[in-house]
Amino acid sequence: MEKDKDFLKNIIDFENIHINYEVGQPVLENINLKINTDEHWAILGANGSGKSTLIKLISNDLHPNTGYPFRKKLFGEDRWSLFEIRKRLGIITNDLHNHFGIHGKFETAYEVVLSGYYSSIGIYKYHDFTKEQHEKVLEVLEFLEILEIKDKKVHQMSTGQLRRCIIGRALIHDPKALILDEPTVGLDIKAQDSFIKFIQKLSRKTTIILVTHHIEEIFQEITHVALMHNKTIFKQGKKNEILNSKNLSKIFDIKIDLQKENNRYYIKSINN
Ligand SMILES: Nc1ncnc2c1ncn2[C@@H]1O[C@H](COP(=O)(O)OP(=O)(O)OP(=O)(O)O)[C@@H](O)[C@H]1O
Repeated sequence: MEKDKDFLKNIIDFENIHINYEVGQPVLENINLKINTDEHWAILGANGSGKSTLIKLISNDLHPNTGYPFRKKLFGEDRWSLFEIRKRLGIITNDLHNHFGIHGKFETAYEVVLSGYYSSIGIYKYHDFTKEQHEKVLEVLEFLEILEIKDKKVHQMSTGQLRRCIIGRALIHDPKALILDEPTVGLDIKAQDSFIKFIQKLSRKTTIILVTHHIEEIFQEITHVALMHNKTIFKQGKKNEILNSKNLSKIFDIKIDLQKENNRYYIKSINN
């Protein structure tokens, strides 16, 4: 019973996780992080602070250093197959976006979303889909507000359109959470604004974990923030308690005057 409750509530439950790429060179130290389904998080940190490494830890592409006692649970379980994880947790990175731009450029928007069922890049002869699965693709494209480009190929799409398709590919499974790694990279100001509004809409469907170094992207529905600094999570907790000029100045190593207006944060001034 207790386990079922954990399964429903805890997406991420990490304690004392250390990661090394090379022996004796830690890149993440003492990571403690708990993310629940009724929360939305922003993970904020400067370049090189370890955000991508943290995502690789969550996606099981990197494993904790076993020299330390640790806990690494996803959805209340210690062990997951990669395929199962992909169904419960959509991870949208710019690497995936670029990969589609190169290896999936002749796929249509429809096919990109459909390929989510097999977590593949492209649709192959042996892939088999039910009528319901095809209907779901149309439903997802409509939710993404890109139904009208369903026959457009990846190489004919704008950055924002392709990113929505890739999110759609994850949404096909109705994931419990979506990790969005710097989702507005390559978008102009208007496209950025519309993309953030789209993520706000997504947040009504699933837990959002937004990984970014842009404070302005932290939208109203975000409830919690983790600040990465010096190979670890320097501070974490409720957004209103964590996001302030002092903490941001520390993690970005520059004096920041953080302000808030209409429930959005912005940097008023920066001083060395
Ligand atoms: N494959 C690797 N081998 C060795 N060290 C690595 C490797 N990948 C990353 N690192 C190091 O790990 C640290 C954290 O890097 P990471 O890419 O996780 O930071 P980040 O916060 O995602 O940065 P950015 O915002 O620039 O993408 C950096 O010091 C980086 O040089």
